Amino acid sequence: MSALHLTLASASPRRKELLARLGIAPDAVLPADIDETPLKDERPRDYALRMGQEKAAAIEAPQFVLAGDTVVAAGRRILPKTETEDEARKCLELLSGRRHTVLSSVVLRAPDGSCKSRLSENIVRFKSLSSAEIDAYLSGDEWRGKAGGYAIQGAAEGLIQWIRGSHSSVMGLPLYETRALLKSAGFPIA
Ligand SMILES: Cc1cn([C@H]2C[C@H](O)[C@@H](COP(=O)(O)OP(=O)(O)OP(=O)(O)O)O2)c(=O)[nH]c1=O
Repeated sequence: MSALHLTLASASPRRKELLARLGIAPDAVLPADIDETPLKDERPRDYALRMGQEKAAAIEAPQFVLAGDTVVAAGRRILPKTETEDEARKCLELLSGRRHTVLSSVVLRAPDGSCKSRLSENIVRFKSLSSAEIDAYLSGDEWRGKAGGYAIQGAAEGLIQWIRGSHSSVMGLPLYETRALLKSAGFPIA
């Protein structure tokens, strides 16, 4: 256990789970309620960083705050966190048989309010998906609320030919970058 106090600004069970792989259990978990609407013509990487920074800034916490954001982009287009089956189908049809980008930011806010950010960029390639495969995927619930309409940590991984980057980053928290940020702030990571 660290003497440093860490608040994870996230409602995502995945981020807490991924953080645990570094041996870090946050002292508090507080979801950041921010407006996640992209700005007009905002580039996906700028958006991912801005979201991470806004989440980190939105929380009241005694010392350190860690936040992150994961964005799925097809070219310059930011895909939604899909709320309806129809929306998820459109995403999967778009991603089928081609590569897309997944950007994950991680932001550490220090007790003096200063922030350090890292951005991790991944390329993901889906196989060509038949409509039967898309139907089968949508009949489960894993697409719900997920950026781009899929979750690599579930059945979708069977449809992904390859990724360039890191699995943790596509899933929601880039562990290499997160470890570096926490370690440089003095968190005890082996
Ligand atoms: C591409 C991909 C996305 N996702 C999900 C995680 C999130 O639901 C979403 C990215 O949205 P985020 O806004 O990054 O995260 P969140 O809303 O879950 O949590 P919080 O903002 O409170 O930290 O996409 C996966 O779980 N696996 C994947 O492979």
